[in-house]
Amino acid sequence: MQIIIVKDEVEGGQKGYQVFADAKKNGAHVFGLATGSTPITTYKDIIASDLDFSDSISINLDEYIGLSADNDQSYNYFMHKNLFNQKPFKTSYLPNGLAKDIDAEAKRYDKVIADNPIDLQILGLGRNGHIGFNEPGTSREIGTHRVSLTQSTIDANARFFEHEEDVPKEALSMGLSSIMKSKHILLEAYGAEKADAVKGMIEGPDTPDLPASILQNHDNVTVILDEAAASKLTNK
Ligand SMILES: O=P(O)(O)OC[C@H]1O[C@](O)(CO)[C@@H](O)[C@@H]1O
Repeated sequence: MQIIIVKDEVEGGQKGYQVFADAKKNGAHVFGLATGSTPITTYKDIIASDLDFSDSISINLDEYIGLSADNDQSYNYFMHKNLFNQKPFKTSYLPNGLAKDIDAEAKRYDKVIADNPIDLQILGLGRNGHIGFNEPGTSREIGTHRVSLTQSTIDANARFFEHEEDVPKEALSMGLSSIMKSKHILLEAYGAEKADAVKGMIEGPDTPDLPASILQNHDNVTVILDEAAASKLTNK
């Protein structure tokens, strides 16, 4: 893992943008995208740049089950607001959280990922070490799947909703095996509440109890941390 420690998420966003720009220059065509607060500064810098994704493909990690694309808490809405409206891609794929048959939707999404191998995947990190919505204990072998969100994730995401009871309890997430097939992975984490997960991901045992620790087995991972998120690392 290449670990870059920055002052704050503004500087982290600039570094993250640079990873996208370099990937694009080197021919990357399929970009795996994430939601949540973490990638927003990188997306802002992409929007402010002259990078052009009109010939590129994007594939998002996850979506809440039960929210429509026009619900302002859906990840589809998030992506349009924070990136796609300003930087359209040729084709953008997201799981459909309103699909009647969730298992069929998961299969459809796995085919999308198989047909479009991801060149660069950006990830945030859950406080419990989740990546995508792969919560602790998730099998490393399964593909796109239905997830029951843990209380830790529901609590963390409640800040985006008016009432905690509005936070969806289920999501559809790309599997860890698909994330691991990405050619290059960029993970960003900011804030002291991520420090334990960051330490486990980098210095802890490689275990399904901390899903992000699987990244220790990937040979092209760039990690961008602010000082607070890096504060528990022994080797800095
Ligand atoms: O970036 P945040 O808001 O801290 O959330 C952490 C991660 O968990 C998710 O919400 C679930 O995939 C991601 O979108 C995000 O990167």
